[in-house]
Amino acid sequence: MAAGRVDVSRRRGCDGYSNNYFDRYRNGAHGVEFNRGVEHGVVYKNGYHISSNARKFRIRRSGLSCRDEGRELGELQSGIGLDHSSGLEDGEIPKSDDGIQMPPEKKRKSSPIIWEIEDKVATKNRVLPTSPALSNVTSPQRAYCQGPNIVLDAGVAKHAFTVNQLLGLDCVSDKPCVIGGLVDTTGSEPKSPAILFPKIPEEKHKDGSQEQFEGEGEEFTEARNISMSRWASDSDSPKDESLSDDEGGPGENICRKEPSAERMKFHREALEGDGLRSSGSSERDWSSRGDVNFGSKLKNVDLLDADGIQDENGSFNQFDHGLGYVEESVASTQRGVNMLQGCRSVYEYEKLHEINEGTYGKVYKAIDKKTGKPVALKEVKMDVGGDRNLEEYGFPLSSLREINILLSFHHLSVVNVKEVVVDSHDNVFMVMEYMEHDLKGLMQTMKQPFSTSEIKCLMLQLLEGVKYLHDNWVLHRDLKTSNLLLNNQGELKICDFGMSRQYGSPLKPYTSLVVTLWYRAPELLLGAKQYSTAMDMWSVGCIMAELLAKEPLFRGKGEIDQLGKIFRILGTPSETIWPGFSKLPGAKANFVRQPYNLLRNKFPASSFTGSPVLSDLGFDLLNKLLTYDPEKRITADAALNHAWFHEVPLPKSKEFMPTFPPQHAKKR
Ligand SMILES: Nc1ncnc2c1ncn2[C@@H]1O[C@H](COP(=O)(O)OP(=O)(O)OP(=O)(O)O)[C@@H](O)[C@H]1O
Repeated sequence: MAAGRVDVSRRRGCDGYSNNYFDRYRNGAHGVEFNRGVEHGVVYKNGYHISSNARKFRIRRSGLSCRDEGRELGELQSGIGLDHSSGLEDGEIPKSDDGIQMPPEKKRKSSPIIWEIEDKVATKNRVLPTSPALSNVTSPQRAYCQGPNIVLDAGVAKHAFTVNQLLGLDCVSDKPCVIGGLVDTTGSEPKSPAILFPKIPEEKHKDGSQEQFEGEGEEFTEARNISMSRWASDSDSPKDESLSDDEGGPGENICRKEPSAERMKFHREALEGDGLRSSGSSERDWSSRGDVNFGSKLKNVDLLDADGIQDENGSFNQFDHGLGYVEESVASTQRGVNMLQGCRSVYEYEKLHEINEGTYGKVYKAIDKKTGKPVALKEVKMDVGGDRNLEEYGFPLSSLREINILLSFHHLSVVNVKEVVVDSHDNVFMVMEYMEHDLKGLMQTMKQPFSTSEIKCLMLQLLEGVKYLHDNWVLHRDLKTSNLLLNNQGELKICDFGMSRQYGSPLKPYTSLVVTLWYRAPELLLGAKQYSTAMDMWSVGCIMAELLAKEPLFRGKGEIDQLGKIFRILGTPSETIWPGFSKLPGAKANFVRQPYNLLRNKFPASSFTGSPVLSDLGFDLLNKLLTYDPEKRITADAALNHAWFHEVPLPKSKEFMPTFPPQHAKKR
């Protein structure tokens, strides 16, 4: 057992999630045999049968006994009964010594993400309404931020919502559905709640520079569907179909689940409680908004759209654009209403100690007094320097956006937020499931790097989470090892959604000041304003390299230095390997000229010097993640299907992942 590893626990089998991956790919503890080209179910221990249609491998028991001592048997079994050399038959193994980039897996036509997702939408009958006419909306209520309040706008009707109301929480429920936006308060049948976000006309940075966005004015842009996980059991429920374009729904559903009648009643009562029942505006054409001044006094809000800005170390520390359609005269009348009312108290939890402090707040370990279970409390930092959103509107929008996304996303690779609570000073806390470690802290204390099969297990979970986000039109935009949490069940979860945003088709210009420097994709470093899911995949590549080497791959001190570090290892890009490169704003600079990709030197197939070793297939995946051209960079979906995960050593099952000593209070 490696030093520092306290226990290699033998946990029970999978928990419903990713029987798929871990059982399909595993098991290092059992003999395996691959038969290429054969689609079969997978039979593994206990006779559990797992369908494996998507995989062209057959894994069968060889009768070897299960031992989890040492790293993993999969590694020791290298070569036993395996025909994985045929992994080369796809002809995918690139040659690295005569060029900068490896051949792309498949050239995509154009924006890969948009096309792929639209395909999925088509094949999965997922509903993505195309700009439903706003006038079809019956008595819409628009939620927006105003001072400490979140109010609805239905013409003259205004109502202050609590955070939990806005988030669709009834304070004790852990199944939020409605996040905010349009709520039909008059129809006899509850209509799907939806969100509409105004387009952000401009984006300002700390240095005062502004980025102009396409499309200005008060035109609304619809948030894309944040649906339930595609693995959710109700993913193809008939209810989804009720949200089709034809129905001319008021927007798009934030969750795949329909809101419950009670929840709609809750919202309705919230409105009626103030005698605001849509104020006779049931037939109102939402787009006209006649009696509300949406003129120059209004500011845009977009919980999911607001971009942050970053300090020189690559950490985000501010959010910089507006908050929402706010009518200032109305704001003044609403200030007395506390949007935090209705939140449970933080005193339901007993704080134990501080776990960590990020840019946006301290994170504590606490115990739920009722259940005795540990939770993590992330305190929303209200004094993030110069946060204009906070100064003007009373709540950091980065935090509201993070809460918003985390409450609506349900996936085992995404950290679960249970509720929002407040203390007697109105400090706000997110209550999250407690995770024992983050990968950055863990790797700093581990004596040995993760083994190959452990890295495969972690990478599969990471890719599952990233795929889920991308399938749901969300870019994380700050993937890094400190934002990947690991618990003692071997589960990896993505956290810190303060920088994430929804994206749509067509792509809009976004700020390039996203993603912590070391994990930032070259297109962003070179100033691209249009980017998409590929930016997260670059970060995933950096994370994979870091898991292998136990240290970050590119540790630049500034943007130019970061590019230099990347070019020195991957070679200087050119128009040949990255069409469009020379047109990027930063491409004119005089960069180091490195004609070759030297990545293989860092991750050789075998090593006597202690360098992290990586098989040809593993290197192929890493290289595809660290591909310059975002159009050619591998997607999360394709990465999940990469042959490396089928090669021995197979991914370790979560339940066989090692556990580690607890990390106590620490500061970054
Ligand atoms: N659910 C959790 N369980 C245990 N620890 C957590 C949890 N969430 C966060 N942490 C710890 O707190 C740290 C900071 O959390 P998080 O990244 O969400 O905060 P942040 O202020 O957004 O940080 P950043 O500076 O990266 O933006 C994490 O790196 C992790 O160590």
